[in-house]
Amino acid sequence: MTDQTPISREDRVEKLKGVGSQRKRVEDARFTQGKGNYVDDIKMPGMLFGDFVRSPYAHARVVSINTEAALKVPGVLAVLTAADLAPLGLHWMPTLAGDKQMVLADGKVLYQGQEVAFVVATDRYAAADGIEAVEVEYSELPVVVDPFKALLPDAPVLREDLEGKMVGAHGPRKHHNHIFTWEQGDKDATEAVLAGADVVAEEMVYYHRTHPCPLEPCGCVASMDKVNGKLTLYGTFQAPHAIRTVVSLISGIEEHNIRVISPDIGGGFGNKVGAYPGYVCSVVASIVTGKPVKWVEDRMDNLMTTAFARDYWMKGKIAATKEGKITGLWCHVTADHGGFDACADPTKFPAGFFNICTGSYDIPVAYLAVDGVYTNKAPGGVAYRCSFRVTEAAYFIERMVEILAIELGMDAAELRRINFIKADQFPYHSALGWEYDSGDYHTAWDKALAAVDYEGLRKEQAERVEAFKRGETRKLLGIGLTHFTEIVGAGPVKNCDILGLGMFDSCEIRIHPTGSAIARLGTISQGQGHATTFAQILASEIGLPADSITVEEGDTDTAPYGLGTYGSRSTPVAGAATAMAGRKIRAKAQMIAAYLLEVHDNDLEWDVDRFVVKGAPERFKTMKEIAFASYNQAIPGLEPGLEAVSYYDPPNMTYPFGAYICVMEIDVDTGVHEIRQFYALDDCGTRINPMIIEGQVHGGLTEALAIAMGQEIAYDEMGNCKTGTLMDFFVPTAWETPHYTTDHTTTPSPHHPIGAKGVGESPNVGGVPAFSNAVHDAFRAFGLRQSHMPHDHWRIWKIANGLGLHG
Ligand code: PCD
Ligand SMILES: [Cu+]
Repeated sequence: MTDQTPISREDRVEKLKGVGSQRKRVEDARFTQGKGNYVDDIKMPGMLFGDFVRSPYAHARVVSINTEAALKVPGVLAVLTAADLAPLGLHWMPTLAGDKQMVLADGKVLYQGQEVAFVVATDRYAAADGIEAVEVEYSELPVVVDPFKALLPDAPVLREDLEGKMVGAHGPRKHHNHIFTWEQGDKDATEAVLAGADVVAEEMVYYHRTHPCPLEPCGCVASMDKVNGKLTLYGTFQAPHAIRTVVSLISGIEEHNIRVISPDIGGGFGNKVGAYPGYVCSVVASIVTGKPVKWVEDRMDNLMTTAFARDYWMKGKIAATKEGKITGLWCHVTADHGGFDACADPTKFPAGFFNICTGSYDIPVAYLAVDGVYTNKAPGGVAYRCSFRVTEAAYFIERMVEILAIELGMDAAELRRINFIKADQFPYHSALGWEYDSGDYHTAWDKALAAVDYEGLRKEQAERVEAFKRGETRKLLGIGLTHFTEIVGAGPVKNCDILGLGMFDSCEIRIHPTGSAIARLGTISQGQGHATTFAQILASEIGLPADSITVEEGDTDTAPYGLGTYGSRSTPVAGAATAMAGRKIRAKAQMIAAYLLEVHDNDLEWDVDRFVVKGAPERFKTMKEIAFASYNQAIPGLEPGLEAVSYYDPPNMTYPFGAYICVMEIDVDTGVHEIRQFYALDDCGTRINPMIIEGQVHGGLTEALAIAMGQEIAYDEMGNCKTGTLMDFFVPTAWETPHYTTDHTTTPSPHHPIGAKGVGESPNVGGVPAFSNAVHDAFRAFGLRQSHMPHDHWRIWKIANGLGLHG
């Protein structure tokens, strides 16, 4: 087996399609040809379909459930209620946040759409008929949808199961609807700074409730093989291993007898991290009927009941000198969690990494307190391109800085520049407890401002305001600035776990004799393109072409244990594991090469795809040759084969950052906006695949546009969800989506083996404040300070009206 083709070094690098290559996504062939394999594509012999009777009320007692008529509907085989699950101890399940959640209504319901009974039938249509026939008698209870009202002394008790329990999963509870208080930073020092400051800007910043609304809703297929005692569970899981562990813990089925498979997933966006009642009910139904049972939500189920995002009321105070140097930050958050605390934050972080809210600025002291509150809304709160509340934090600080600029009468770009953490301050210790690994904010900022001709824009804006005042135009110009700092890559096991599972991740590599390979990871792609990018990391590490490497994820029977994909953790954690496992392979390959070339290990050096004898470039062994040799003529006494596994516990998070600028025209009379320009500079350290990064940024920015400019999960006073369909819930199409200009700087992470940071979340984290700041900035000259998102046409019109701009 020889491979001596004398091609140039550049050709060899090119052939690998390693880190930095614009490799086309290997996944796309099957996705663009309709050959994906999603949960709903899974069909098994005799498979049944389960669906839920859901509560029409947001808060009610369940007086009785009569299933008799439903059981007579043709095709209906069983109807499960809490009473059926109770003897098995499965009528409640643990949430990833240390709370517990009803699987099926146990005596009462806490939000509209809550699961009340599970109808199992021969197909989806029979199940729907069965649902119609289940008779549920409810007795309505007073509803609370406002988290502030939920904390009033006489507010109705939502969680009767917790009555009298004044200590929860995250410490003391102050009120029957209170979940936790989470405090960070130095309260006294911060209050002292505020009291003595030249200027203090104070504001309530609300990040509304929204929903990631992935193309494919959540679903699963459970198949219990009673003969072998094996449960197979296919599902839209962003964390298949964690789901396996949870299913084992709550069902008592031993973990080796459970196989969880995440097939192709049609977008996750954090919506598919947690565990849903549908999973538990499908498993129970499969055990009861002895048949495979499928459950797949419809669009309304997904929007109304699964993991929403945000709903954070953030009260802020920011102090500064007259010259604009920020001296302190104070923040209190009232966090609306809905009926159950079903976030997916690491145990020690009940508000995720919200304590990144000092942002990109060198703020000497800060204090943060978050109060979690129960209301009559759907649970979740983990989702939407940031499972860990970083988007909320970035929105908060980027609004506070804008408001401070107004207060100081300063230019907001300049105010940021004065306060940025400087390049030589990294690793930087923030006042709220993080160690930022690396950054160069001034360089990024200057590049961004130059790219859009910031000064020119400000001049144009000033002229526009004058023209408006003279009655020559009805359009205003807004310049939305944002400099965000993300925190991704959860995370170091020393402070990050979910349900006691440390948040490491893993990669296992097996090299085949002919020089191709399979790598299996503990993460799972939902569209991000892991099969493309992780093969690139490996190609650069082990010198086999990416095209010769299969990347497989999502099957717990084959993949090594990992915590899954959310919080942009795959590249920082599993990507690092991939590089480390690759290095183990290379170390063994070096020994084999030395043996074959009859030199000492240290006499070899690595060159792209081969080991070369130092000073004798004509003597080398390619990785392909070494792979084959490892299966037959490896060193005597050394194990044959070429395999490695790495469980990677990152020493720190990674801190990607970016500078975004949105230029927006606003028609004062209609509230209609038009995005004239959107410039996005991202720094995610070493870039694995620039084309994938650009796609991630486009997608994330479009989701940011949706959130900032129209998307909302809204409730009326009765707790009715007013936006449960795509008629009411805004999802941007190509028509609303502007052209984006993407750019980058590269500041590698010093601790990640290849210097990469995450990027998937960044465009949403930075995009939302950029859009929102543009709206606010357009009206700054007319006295607007703060206005809540989403900035749909109606709300923009109302701003203009409120400022007296309609004459
Ligand atoms: N430096 C760098 C970084 C990165 N990258 C790439 O990019 C991507 C991404 O990554 P990241 O950042 O690491 O992330 P991940 O982990 O993988 O993922 C996650 C994310 O991702 C994003 N994106 C996306 N896309 C798609 N298509 N789909 C989806 O679903 C999604 N989701 C979203 C979300 S929401 Mo959460 O869950 O809320 O937390 S979080 C999230 C991949 O492929 C990678 O590899 C590169 O290349 N380079
Ligand atoms: Cu995040």
